[in-house]
Amino acid sequence: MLSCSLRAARLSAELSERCLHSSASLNAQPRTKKGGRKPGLTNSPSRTRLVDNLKPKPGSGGRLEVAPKPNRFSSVKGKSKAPGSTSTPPPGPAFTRDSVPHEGRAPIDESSRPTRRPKTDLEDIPPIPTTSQAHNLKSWASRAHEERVEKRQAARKLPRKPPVDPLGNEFSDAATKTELSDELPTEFASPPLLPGLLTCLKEVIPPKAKPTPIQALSLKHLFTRKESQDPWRQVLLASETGSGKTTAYLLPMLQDLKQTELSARPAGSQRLMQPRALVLAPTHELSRQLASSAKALLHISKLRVLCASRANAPSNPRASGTAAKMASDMAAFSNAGEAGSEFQVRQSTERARAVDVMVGTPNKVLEMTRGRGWNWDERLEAKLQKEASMGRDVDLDATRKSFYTEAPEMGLANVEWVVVDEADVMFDPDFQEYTRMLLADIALARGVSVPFDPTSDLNPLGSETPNAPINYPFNLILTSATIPSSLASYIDTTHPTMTRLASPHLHHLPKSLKPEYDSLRGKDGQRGHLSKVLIFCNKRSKVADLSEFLEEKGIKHVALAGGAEARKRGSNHHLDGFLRVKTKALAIPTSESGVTPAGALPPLADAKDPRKTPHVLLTTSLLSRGLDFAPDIKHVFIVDEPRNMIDFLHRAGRAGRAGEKGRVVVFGKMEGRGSALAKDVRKKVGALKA
Ligand SMILES: Nc1ncnc2c1ncn2[C@@H]1O[C@H](COP(=O)(O)OP(=O)(O)OP(=O)(O)O)[C@@H](O)[C@H]1O
Repeated sequence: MLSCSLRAARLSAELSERCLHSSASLNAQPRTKKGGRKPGLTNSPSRTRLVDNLKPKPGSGGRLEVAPKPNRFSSVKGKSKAPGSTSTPPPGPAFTRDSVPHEGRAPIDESSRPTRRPKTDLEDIPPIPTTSQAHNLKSWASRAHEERVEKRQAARKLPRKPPVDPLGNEFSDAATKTELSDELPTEFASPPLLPGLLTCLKEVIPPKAKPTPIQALSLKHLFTRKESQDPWRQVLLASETGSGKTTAYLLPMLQDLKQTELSARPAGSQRLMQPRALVLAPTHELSRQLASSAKALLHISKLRVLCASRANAPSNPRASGTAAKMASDMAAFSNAGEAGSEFQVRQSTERARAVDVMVGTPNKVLEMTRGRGWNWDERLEAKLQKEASMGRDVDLDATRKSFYTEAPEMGLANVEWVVVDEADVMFDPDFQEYTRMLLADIALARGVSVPFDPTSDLNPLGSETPNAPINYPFNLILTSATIPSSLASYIDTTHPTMTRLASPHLHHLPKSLKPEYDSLRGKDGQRGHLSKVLIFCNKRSKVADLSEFLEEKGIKHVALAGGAEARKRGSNHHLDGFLRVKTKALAIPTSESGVTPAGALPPLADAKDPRKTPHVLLTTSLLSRGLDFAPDIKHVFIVDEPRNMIDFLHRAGRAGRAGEKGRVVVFGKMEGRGSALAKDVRKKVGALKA
C-alpha cells in the first residue's frame, strides 16, 4: 500500500501539467529504427493511439450507436436538416433563359438576335462541322465515353490499394463497421425533459438550438427505463470537442436525481455530506466550470451542487490551517505521542451541508471521503526519501507523529451516478489508481466489494490475466473527445456491456475550426484585428520565455502553467475574461462554484480593450482539457509541434466550440532542414478535418 500510494502521492492534489504532458507525450507504441511499429505489438493498447472504432467485442453484450452525419441531422447551429426530412430542395418554377420577360424588358425576338460573326481572318479556328462531320464527332464522343466506362469497371474489379493514412500511428487499425442510428430526437422537449430543466437549458444555450448528435443520443438512451435486470447503466459518451457532452450527461443525471429525490435513501450520518452524484474531472479549473454548468441548469429544479475543488493547496491539512488551528494541532500531536498512535484523526465539529451533486478531482473527493491527510504514509515516505537524498538522518517516530488525518466530511453510500469526465486522462496510468480507488470505495460504501489492486496495470498484457468485468452498483458515465486504444481496451475487458454512444465526427476537428500553418519566422509589422488568443506551449519554461517576450512588447497577457500562484486561490478568477460564463449561474455567485460574480468583471468597454484587459492566455496542456472557453477566443496558437494527435485535438478544441468559427494555427519550420516534423504534423492535422 505504502509504495503504491507513494506513486499516487507524487501526482499531487490535482492533475498537474507534468501529468497532462506525460499522458500526451508517452508513446506506448514501440518503434523500429525506421519508424515502423515493432512486429507483434501492433495491437497492444496505447495511450496515444486513437481507436477508429468503438465497436464492442462480439457476444460481449455491449452496444455501439453512432449518430448520423450532420448533413442528415441538425447541427449545433441547427442549420442542417432533421432526419426524415427530404434532402432535395422543393422544386422551383421551370425557368428557361429569356422565356420569361425581365421586368421592364421586352422578350427577345429570336429573329433580331445578332448572327455569329463569319470566320474571316482567324485561320486557326477549325471550321464549323457539317451535319455528317457532327455525326462522326458525336459517335466518337460516345465511343470514348464507353471506353472510359469500361476502364472504370475494370479498375473496380482490381484489388484496391489501401490509402496512405497519415494518422496510421494515431488511429488503431482494427476497422470494422459501425452501427448508425437514424431515429434520434431533433428537439429538446418536455417530455422527456422536466419543464424546469428545459427552461434553464434554453437560458444557457441559444434558444433555438437543436440537440447536438451526442445530446440526441443521450436523449434517446438515457431518459428511457433500462430494459435489462441490472438497474445501473454503464455508458460511454464520445464526441469531438465543444459538442456539448457536458449537457449530454448532466441532463439525464440531474433529471433522474430530481425525479427520485423523494424516494432517495435517507442520509446516513448527519455529520457527513451524502451526495447522490459525483462528477470527476482532472483539473480544479474544469471541476469549477462543470459545477457552475450544473448550477446553471438547476435554478428552477433546486438541486444542490458543490465543487470539492475549493483550492489547489496540497493535501496536507497543516498547510491550510490558521495559527489557532496550528496551536491545537500541536496539542493533538503531543497527545498522539502519549497514546503511541501513528497518526491523529481530527474530528470535524461542523455540521455537513446538504448536497446532491459533488464535483471535483478524484484526489479532492478522496480527501473528503477518507479524511484530509488520509494518505499520510505517502507523504511520510516522500519526506523520508527527501531527507535521505540530502544525507540527513531522520527520526522516524518523530516524523511520523507530525502527520495526521482529519475526519471524513463526505459519505458515499448514497451515490447513484458517477461521471468520469475526460475519461482517457482519468484512466491514464498516472491517474487510474485514484480514479479506480474512488470507484471501489463508492461500491464498497454501497455494499458491493469490487476487486481493486492499486498496483495492477490497467491493461495487463497477455490474455491470461485480463481484468475481470466489474458491475458497479451505480450509474457510470465515461466521457471524452478522444478514446485511445488503452481506454477502449480497458472498457472491453472491465465494462464489456457498456453502451458506447458516439458522434459521427469523433476524433476529428469540429467543422467550424479551421487549421492553419505558419512558419516560425513570423511576419513583422503585420497587425490586424485579432480575437482573444490562447497560446499552447509544451513546457513551462517556454511559457515563461514567451511571457517575458510579451511583457517586453507591452502586450497584456496571462501566463498559467502548473505551479502558478494564481491557481492556488480556489476560484477560476485567474481565467476571468477567457472562460465562457453562463448567464444564469452569474446570478448565484458562490466561492465554491468558481462562478465569476458579476461585480468582479471589468466594464464592457475595458474588457474589449487589449490595452486594459489581457487578450492573450499563455499555457501548457494543463488547460487543454474540457474547459469551455469564451466564444471571443477565436484563435488557438500551437507554438510547439504537438506530441501526438490526442494532445492536438484537445488544444485545438478550445476554439471553434458549439459551432462558433475558430482557427487553430500550428507553428513550425515548414522549409529546409528540420522541417520534416512540421510537415508530418501538417499531414496529420489535415487528416483530422471533419
Ligand atoms: N445543443 C447545443 N446548441 C448550442 N450550444 C450548445 C448545445 N449544447 C451545448 N452547447 C454549448 O456548447 C459549449 C460546449 O459544450 P461542452 O463544454 O459541453 O463541450 P464538450 O463536448 O464537453 O467539449 P470538450 O470535449 O472540450 O470538453 C457550451 O458552451 C455549451 O453551453
